[in-house]
Amino acid sequence: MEQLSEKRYPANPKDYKLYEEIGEGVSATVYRALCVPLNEIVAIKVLDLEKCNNDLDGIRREVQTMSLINHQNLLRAHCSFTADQSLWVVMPYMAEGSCLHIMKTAYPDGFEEPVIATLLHEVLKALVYLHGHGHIHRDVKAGNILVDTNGAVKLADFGVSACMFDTGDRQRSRNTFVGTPCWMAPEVMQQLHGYDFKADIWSFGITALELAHGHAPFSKYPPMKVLLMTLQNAPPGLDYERDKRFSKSFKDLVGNCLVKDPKKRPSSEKIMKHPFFKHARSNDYLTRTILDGLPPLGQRFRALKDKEAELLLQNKQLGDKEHLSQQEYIRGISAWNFNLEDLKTQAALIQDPGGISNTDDSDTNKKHNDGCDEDDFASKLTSSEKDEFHDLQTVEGSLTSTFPVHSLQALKGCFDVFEGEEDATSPILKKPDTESMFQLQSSSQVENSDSRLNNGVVLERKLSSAKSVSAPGQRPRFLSGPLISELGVSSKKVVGDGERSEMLQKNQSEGNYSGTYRQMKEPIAANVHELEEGAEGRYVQHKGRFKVTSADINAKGTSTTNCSANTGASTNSTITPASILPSLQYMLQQNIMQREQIIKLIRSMEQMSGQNMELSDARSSDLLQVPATSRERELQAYMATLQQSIWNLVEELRRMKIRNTQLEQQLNDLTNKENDKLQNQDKETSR
Ligand SMILES: Nc1ncnc2c1ncn2[C@@H]1O[C@H](COP(=O)(O)OP(=O)(O)OP(=O)(O)O)[C@@H](O)[C@H]1O
Repeated sequence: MEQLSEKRYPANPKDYKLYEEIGEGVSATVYRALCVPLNEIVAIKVLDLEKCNNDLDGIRREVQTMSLINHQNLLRAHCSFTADQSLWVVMPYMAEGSCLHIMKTAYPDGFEEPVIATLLHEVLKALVYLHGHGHIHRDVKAGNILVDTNGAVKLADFGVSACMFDTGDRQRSRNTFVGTPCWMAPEVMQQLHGYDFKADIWSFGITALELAHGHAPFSKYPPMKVLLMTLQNAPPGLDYERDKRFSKSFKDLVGNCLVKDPKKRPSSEKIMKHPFFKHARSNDYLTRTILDGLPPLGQRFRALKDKEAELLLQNKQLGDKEHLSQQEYIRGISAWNFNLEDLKTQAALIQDPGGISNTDDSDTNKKHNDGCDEDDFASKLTSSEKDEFHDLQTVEGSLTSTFPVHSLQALKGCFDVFEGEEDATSPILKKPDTESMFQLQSSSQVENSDSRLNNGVVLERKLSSAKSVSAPGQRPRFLSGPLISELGVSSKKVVGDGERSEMLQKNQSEGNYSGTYRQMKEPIAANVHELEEGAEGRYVQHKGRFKVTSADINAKGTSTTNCSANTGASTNSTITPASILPSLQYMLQQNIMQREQIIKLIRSMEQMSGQNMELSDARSSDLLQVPATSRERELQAYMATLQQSIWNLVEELRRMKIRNTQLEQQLNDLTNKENDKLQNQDKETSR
C-alpha cells in the first residue's frame, strides 16, 4: 500500500501552470505542469468532456471505483476537477514517461531481458492487486507503464478498467470493450461470453513481446487485420530462432500468457511465481540501465513528434508505403480505439435484402501459422494497396461462405467522410453538468471525508471519441493526432500508427479515407461524433469511432485532395480496409450464430434418426472452442454422416411406403374378396 499524500492539491485550474506537452493519448493530452501553491511539478491529463459521448454517470462511477485503488505500482491521481469543458486529472509526474516513449527514443528494438523482467514484475504486482480487488485493467501496454527518475514503475490509465463484480450497465460494458486491438485478447474481440481478468493476462503477454521487440505484434497492421490475425493465427510468441537472445523461461512466460483459451491462461498470482521473475532487479537497476542519459521527457516527446512529422513528409514524397522504414513504421499503438459493440450494432442494423453468397473459397480458410512472424504477412500485405485489399476480400470471402453478401455491400455504403463548415454539423450535445461531478476531488479533501476520491480518474474508453482540448490560453486542438498534431493529422484516437501512415498515404492519392460508419440508431450520438477542427482549421465530421480525418498532412500547407463528401445514402465507392471491419465483425457474428444453428440442427437430426450420436454440451462447446477451420471440418464430417443417415432413412421410408402400398393393396384385395363373398352369401340367402 502506498502512503496517501497529506498534501492538498487545489481543484482549480488557476492554481496550475501548464508547461510543455508530454504525452497524447486516445482521449487526452498530458502536460507537465506546476502546482503553484505547492510548488510541485505534476502531470495533468486534460480530457474534453463536451465532446465525450460517454455518459457522465459512467465517469462518476469510474471515479468512485478507483477510489478503492491504492498500490505503489498503480498511478493514482492527486485530484480531478473540471475546467470549462475539460476534465483535468492531476497526477504525479513520472519524469521518464512511458516505456513506449523510452523505447521509441532509445531502444527501438526493445529492452534487454533483465530490464523486461524488472518492468513486468512491477506491472504484475499492480495486476495482482487489481485482480485481487476485482478489477480488470483492460489496457495493459507499454504506453501505460510509466517510469519515474528513481526507476519506480507504475501502471497508468484506468480509462477502460472495469470491475469484475459489477452488474447491470457496468457488466454490459465489459461486453462492449473498446481498446487497442494489438493488446486485445481474442475473447474480448469475439465478445461471445464476455471476459474476465484473464484478458489482462493476454495483454500482459503482448506487452512482454512489445518490450522485447520495441513494438507489439501486428502493430503495423490496421485494426481489421489485427483482429483477424489475432483470431485466426496461432498466438504470437517469442521465436526460438529470431529471439535467441531471450531465455527459455521468458519464452515460456510469454507462451503461458498468450494462450487463446482464457481458461488455460494462468492468473496474475500464478504468473508471479514464474521463474522468469527471478531475473527481476531493483528500481535502481532501471535507473542505471535504461534511464541514464535520456533527455528530459518534454524534449523527447517533441523530438518524437518531429521525427514522425518528418517521416510522414518523407512518405508523402516517396508515395509508397513500402519505402517506410520498418523501424519507424512499427510503433506502438495507443492511437486508435474502436468500439466493437458499436460496430456490431451498426452491422445488425443493416437490412439484409436476402441472397446467399456462394463464395466458397476453401483456400482462404487456411490458417496463417506464422505465430509471431509478421514478415510473411508483410511481404504479402504491403506489396500494394490493391493486393492488400484483395487479400482482405479473400478473407472476407472465407468468412462469408453462407453470409448474405448484400449486407456487406450495404455496409460498404455506410462509410463516409464529410467535410464542411463547422456550423453545418456542430455537435448538439448539451454541455454536461460536470462541475458538481468532479469538483473538489483533491486528495486531501477526499481523505478528510474518508471517501478517498482522489484517485486516478477512470473514464470509459468511450471517452476516446473526445478529441479536442482547450487548455487555458490555448486554441482548441486535436488530441487525435499521433505525435504530429501540428500537421493536422487528427486521427490519433482512431487509427493506429501503422494504419495512420497507410491512410495518410491514401490521402495523398485518393483524398480522404474513412473507416467511419454511420450512427444509425442514435442520432444524438451521431452528432456527438462530431466535427473536429483540424490544426489547419479544417473540419471533418466523425460519425463513429473509426474515422480518419481529411486534415491536411502537409506541414508546409500543401493541400491534399479530399475525396467525396458523402451524405445520406452513401455513394462512396472507395472501399477501404478499415471500412470492412464492421462487415467482418458482422460476419464473425453470423458465423458463430450459424455454427450454433448447425449444432442445433445436428441435435434434432440425431433425435429424428434415433441414432446414438448425441452431441453433448461438452461436445458443442468443444466445437466452439477449436479453431474455425477444424471446427468447420468437423461439422462438415458430421453433416456428411448425418446426411448419409438421412438418405438411409429416406430410403427406408421409401421401402416402407412401397411395402405399405403393397399391404394396402393386399388388404384391399382381401376386403374386396371378403365383400364379394359376403355379397354372394347375401344373394344366396335371399334366394
Ligand atoms: N503522470 C504522467 N507522467 C508522465 N507522463 C505521462 C503521465 N501520464 C501520461 N503520460 C504520458 O502521456 C502519454 C499519454 O497518456 P494517456 O494516458 O493519455 O494515453 P495512452 O495511455 O498512451 O493512450 P490511451 O489513451 O490509449 O490509454 C503516456 O503514454 C505517457 O507517455
